[in-house]
Amino acid sequence: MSSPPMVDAEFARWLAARAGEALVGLRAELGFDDPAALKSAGDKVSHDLIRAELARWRPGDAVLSEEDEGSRRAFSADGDAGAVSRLTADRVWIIDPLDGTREFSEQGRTDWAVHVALWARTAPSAHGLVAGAVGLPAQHRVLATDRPPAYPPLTPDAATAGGVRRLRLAASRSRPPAFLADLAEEVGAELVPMGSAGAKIAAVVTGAVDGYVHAGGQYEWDSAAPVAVATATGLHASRIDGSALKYNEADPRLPDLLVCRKDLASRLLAALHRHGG
Ligand SMILES: Nc1ncnc2c1ncn2[C@@H]1O[C@H](COP(=O)(O)O)[C@@H](OP(=O)(O)O)[C@H]1O
Ligand SMILES: [Mg+2]
Repeated sequence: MSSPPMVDAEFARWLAARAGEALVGLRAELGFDDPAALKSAGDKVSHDLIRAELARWRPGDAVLSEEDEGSRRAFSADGDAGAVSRLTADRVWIIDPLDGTREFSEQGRTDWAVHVALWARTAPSAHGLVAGAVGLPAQHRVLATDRPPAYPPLTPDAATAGGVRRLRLAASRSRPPAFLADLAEEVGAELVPMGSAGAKIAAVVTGAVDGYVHAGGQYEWDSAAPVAVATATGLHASRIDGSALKYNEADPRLPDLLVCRKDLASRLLAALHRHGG
C-alpha cells in the first residue's frame, strides 16, 4: 500500500475515507437482518482500522476514541496512565469511528459518519482543533479541513425577492432536546430530524439546513471533527450558552452545541437563552 498523505488534514481525510470504505463493505457483507450485530461490528471494524493506522503513521500522538475502554470517564491529572498521556500530550486525535451507529444499521439511511479530528495544544483557536475530517460514506463524500467546503449559499427560495424561507434546524431523530419544539416555534423554524452529529453538521455546512441545536448529552468525539470542518468553513459553533467549545478536557462530556450560519447565531443564542435553560 502507498503511504498516506503527510499533512495532518489530508491524512484525516484519507483515514475517514478508508474507514468509510470498510463500513460500506461491512453493510454489504452482513446485511440488515441483525441490526445489533451490524452496529457492534461497525464500531469495532472502524475503530480497529483507525487505531492501527494512527499507531502506524502517527505513533507519537495520543488518541481519544469513543470505542476505547474507559473513554467516557472524567480523569484527574493524577489519574491513570492512559488518560494522563492524553492530558499532557501536545497532539490528540479525537475519533468517533461510527457516529450515527443506529442509522448505520438501518437499510437505506445515509445519515451516519466517520469522525477524525486532531487537537493540538498550540492551536490558535479556542476549540484547539487543527484538522478534521467527516466521512459520509453513504453520501459518497468526505468533508475535511484540508479543503474546507465553501460557505453555504442561501437557497434560491430564500434569495428570491422578499421571499423569506422558513429556517430549517437539524435535530436528533431519537433524542432531541425537550425545549426544541418551543424554540423552533418561537423562531419560526422547521425541525429536520436526522441521525449523527456529523451528518447534521455536514447538512449545515452544505446549506441543506440552517443550523443544528443539541443539548442533553454528547461527548467530545461526537462533535470534534464536524466542528473543525464547520469552523474552517466560517460557520458559528459554540455551546448553547454561547461559550467556546473546548476539546481534550479531562471530562470528555460535551453535552450541548449550536452550529449555524454566522448571521443566525445571535438570534438563535437569544432564543436558546430563553428556552435552553
Ligand atoms: N443525550 C445523549 N447522551 C449521550 N450521547 C448522545 C445523546 N444524544 C446524542 N448522543 C450521541 O450523539 C451522536 C448523535 O446522536 P443523534 O443521532 O441522536 O443526533 C450519537 O453518537 P453515536 O452514534 O456515535 O453513539 C449519540 O450517541
Ligand atoms: Mg457519536
